[in-house]
Amino acid sequence: MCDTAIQDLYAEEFANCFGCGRNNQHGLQLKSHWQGDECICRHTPKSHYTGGVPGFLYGGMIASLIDCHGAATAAAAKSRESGEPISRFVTASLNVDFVKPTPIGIELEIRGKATEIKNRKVTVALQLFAGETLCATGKMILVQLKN
Ligand SMILES: CCCCCCCC(=O)SCCNC(=O)CCNC(=O)[C@H](O)C(C)(C)COP(=O)(O)OP(=O)(O)OC[C@H]1O[C@@H](n2cnc3c(N)ncnc32)[C@H](O)[C@@H]1OP(=O)(O)O
Repeated sequence: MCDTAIQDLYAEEFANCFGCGRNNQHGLQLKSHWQGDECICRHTPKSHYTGGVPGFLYGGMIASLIDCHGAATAAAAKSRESGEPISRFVTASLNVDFVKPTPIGIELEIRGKATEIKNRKVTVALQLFAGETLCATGKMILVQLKN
């Protein structure tokens, strides 16, 4: 696994995101790392992110985890393909399927893979696991910001 998180390579002006900005003191500060042919993010949500049923995670938080990790996956995949430094991708489309209730209190693992890279557009498929249990899947289209 690469030691440096993708988000730690974002330019300073893109480092303030609530989900993954290293400079956002009130944010989640998610970190994504390339491993093999996919990108991995691990995060343990705090208990107040419940969806109302104690012990289970709010769907909006699940979507946020998938969203930010998907952006990092797209940036890393594009950089690996082009040989250029990490750039910033934003979400154009985000689809989440909630497969099983997601428990709070254990570390979640989100796995992302780029399924298509076409110029500035990258399509990413994601899976969110709690232990061995697949709790959610995502499909995203991300677009590289113009310089
Ligand atoms: C500048 C900072 C923006 C805000 C950052 C927020 C960070 C986040 O939280 S990300 C989540 C929220 N996302 C956003 O706020 C993004 C809002 N949307 C936008 O800014 C623009 O629509 C943006 C950047 C995604 C695309 O605009 P633009 O750069 O003009 O690209 P555009 O030429 O329209 O599209 C590029 C390619 O993506 C495709 N595409 C764009 N949107 C979609 C979509 N929704 N579904 C499928 N394909 C799409 C286009 O068809 C095109 O494909 P092709 O090259 O094959 O023709």
